[in-house]
Amino acid sequence: MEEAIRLPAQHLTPAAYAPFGRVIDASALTQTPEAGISANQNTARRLNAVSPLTNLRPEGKTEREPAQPNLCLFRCSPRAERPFPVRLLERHPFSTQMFMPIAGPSPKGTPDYLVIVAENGTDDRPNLNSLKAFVARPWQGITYHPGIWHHPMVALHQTTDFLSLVWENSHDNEDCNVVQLPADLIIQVDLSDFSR
Ligand SMILES: NC(=O)N[C@@H](O)C(=O)O
Repeated sequence: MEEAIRLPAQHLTPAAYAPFGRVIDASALTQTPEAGISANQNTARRLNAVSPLTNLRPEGKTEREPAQPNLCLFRCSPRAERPFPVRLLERHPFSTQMFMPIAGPSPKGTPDYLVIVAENGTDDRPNLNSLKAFVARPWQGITYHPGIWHHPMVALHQTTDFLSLVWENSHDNEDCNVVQLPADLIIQVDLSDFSR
């Protein structure tokens, strides 16, 4: 039996997550109420361009139809495995992908969720030395930079709804690449520092 590699989960912060994408978080307005610009007849503050929404496809240079922004909803079932096993990673080579939790019907409120990411390696596969696991709070959204490897979204405690935005043209090898990790490579995300 191969020795499991323990990957400690950490809190999601813009600085720690910067190599992988952006954190979308309005709480900056709590610390700096005058941030952004006035909106809605001065009844709101507006933060523009909180994350790029990038499509890197060489539009018009391939026979493929252009990609379109796909605004979609994910209803993620909770994943109970603890520690959480990382068995595959995926990427969207030409597009950012955004996930933003939306308030669900649960009286317990929207829970934390788990974001597992890795940079691309020189072999065009996940660089597992860069693998990180972040626990995101329900008021935080994220984007993945184009090409950043990530685990499919992980709801931790209860069914969680997410709004997602990604540029797609329905060609799988353009929209999404998936890599199964070797069966004898056991990577487990340690969530013991994060209770419900
Ligand atoms: N990223 C993620 O959680 N999943 C999507 O890429 C998908 O369409 O499966």
